[in-house]
Amino acid sequence: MVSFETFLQPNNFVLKKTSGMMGYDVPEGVGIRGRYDPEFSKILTRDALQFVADLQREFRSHIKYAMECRKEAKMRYNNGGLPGFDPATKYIREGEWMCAPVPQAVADRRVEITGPVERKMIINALNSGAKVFMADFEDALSPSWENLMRGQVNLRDAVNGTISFHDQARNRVYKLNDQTAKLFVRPRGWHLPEAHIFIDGEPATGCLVDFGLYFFHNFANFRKTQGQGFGPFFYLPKMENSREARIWNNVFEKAEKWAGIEKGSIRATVLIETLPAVFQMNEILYELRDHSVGLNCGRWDYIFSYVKTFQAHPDRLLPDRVLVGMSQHFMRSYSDLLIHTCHKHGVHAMGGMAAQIPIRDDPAANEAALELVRKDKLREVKAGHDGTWAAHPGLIPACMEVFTNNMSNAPNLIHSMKRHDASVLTEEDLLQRPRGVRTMEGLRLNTRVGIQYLAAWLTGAGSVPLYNLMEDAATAEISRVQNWQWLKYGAELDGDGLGVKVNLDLFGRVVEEEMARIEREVGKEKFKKGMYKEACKLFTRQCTAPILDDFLTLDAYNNIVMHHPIASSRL
Ligand SMILES: CC(=O)SCCNC(=O)CCNC(=O)[C@H](O)C(C)(C)COP(=O)(O)OP(=O)(O)OC[C@H]1O[C@@H](n2cnc3c(N)ncnc32)[C@H](O)[C@@H]1OP(=O)(O)O
Ligand SMILES: O=CC(=O)O
Ligand SMILES: [Mg+2]
Repeated sequence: MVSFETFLQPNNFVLKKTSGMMGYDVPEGVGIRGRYDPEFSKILTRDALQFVADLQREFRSHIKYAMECRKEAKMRYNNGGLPGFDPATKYIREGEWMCAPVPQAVADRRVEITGPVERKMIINALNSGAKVFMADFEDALSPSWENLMRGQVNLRDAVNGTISFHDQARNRVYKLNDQTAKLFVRPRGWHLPEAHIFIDGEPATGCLVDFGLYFFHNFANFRKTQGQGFGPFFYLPKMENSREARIWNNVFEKAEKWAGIEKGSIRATVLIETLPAVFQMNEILYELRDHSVGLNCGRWDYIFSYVKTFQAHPDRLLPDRVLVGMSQHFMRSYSDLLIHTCHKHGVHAMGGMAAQIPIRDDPAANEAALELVRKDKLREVKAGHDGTWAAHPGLIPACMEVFTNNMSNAPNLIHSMKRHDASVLTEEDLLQRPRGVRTMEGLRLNTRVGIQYLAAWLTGAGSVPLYNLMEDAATAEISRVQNWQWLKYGAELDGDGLGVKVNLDLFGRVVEEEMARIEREVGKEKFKKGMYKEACKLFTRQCTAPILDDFLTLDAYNNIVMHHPIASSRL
């Protein structure tokens, strides 16, 4: 058995380096340190890189400032402050303004499928019968150079309508149907660098690379074939404040001007998935009012953010992860207020992701999982959500049926479900402590899932099925910060009658036992070949760090950066 102590040693991964002959044709001030590939070079053209560099140069100081503001807010919360509505922007919350009308192309979004920008999954998602496919560079993607660049190639081919995939093992060819879902793209969050593209000596901002390359290559085709004159369409993740939405709005305006298309062509849905952002929903929509198609309840990151925001508030420890669902008062209040806010300003209020996925080998368990999804979707549509997310094509018929049966033939509920009752929700409603118990099994599950997810992420898979649930970066974050919080404050595991307090000794035993269990479950061979030990080390270090890291993936990213040709060290 590998001992717990070995996982507490400092992280000594080094960047992997490869060498090669070919190079990209780059504009002044741009350096590419990712592997050369002739396919990638059709994405990383000189003009496309110039476009990304222009975005980076114009917006980098604004992004740095916004990240500094996040740090200041964190200090306020760590000193006992609570997030709340900003008195300075009351006029926006109470004003009678509207977002630009929703384009016809995306009026009906009752079921949206999500998934990483992987070739076969893109085809399956576009063919799935969902109204929208959100192609993900974020929670569902491990942002290796290969994944990101292949993702751009795949999306270009998807927008061109030429994408195909040959599954050699099954001798099956995948192609697009005549009718496909509308494509939205989710770039990474503001905090993630792209360590393979340097601009003026600094790593580029990950989301500007994702957005810039996709927009550059696809805006014209997309508007012709998908957007009925609008587009491209985006999902924007992990914002905390409307100043971050203002940067996106300015990025969109710059891109529209560069492309010579009308202001308001690009449309985006913002995920409300941080606790501070729930107090900024009007302000975020206001900043993006020419470019908005609504808000979405990113419930998993939201739970993660609740813990992160209250990391210095031991009176707000979460119960077991499985107990923090949408029926908790603070979660229901967030969803209700989001619906009211979106519909007041004339845009979609999208629901979130149920974590259940189909269970192939057990019909009874499968039906039980489907029933949980149906229940979650029924709650969403009855509350007034205009649509929802599905993690897997097998869930789409059930989600579609629930929404269709409860929407009276309308494409959305924007004008029929105003939810005026939710306008009275207060800061206390939005912050109310979650109820429930903490258990040893909760600690074990967090550990088992967190390590297995990270092991997959380090080997290139950003979303995985674990114990019949979808796990991605957001759900793994909950496991990490919850363990950290319980350890930091010696939380009592009061739910299983044991009454033990979480401490380093207990956690050490849990890590060792869960690693042994993972090895049994996945088999010795896979365990040896996989990156479970590296993942365990990372996860353990993160859970036991004296100061909570802002993002698991920022730390883990250093392990998947592969510079080429032989080049300098860490970020
Ligand atoms: C918190 C958030 O941010 S949620 C949004 C981000 N997360 C996601 O997008 C997760 C999306 N879902 C997934 O990645 C996958 O469904 C997983 C990893 C959870 C499960 O994947 P698998 O184990 O491969 O599923 P399974 O084996 O049942 O797949 C069956 C078929 O459905 C396809 N499929 C599964 N999920 C998806 C999807 N989301 N989009 C498109 N196709 C999919 C598979 O490609 C496979 O196709 P095939 O039969 O042609 O080979
Ligand atoms: O991105 C979605 C979430 O729930 O997090
Ligand atoms: Mg998220």
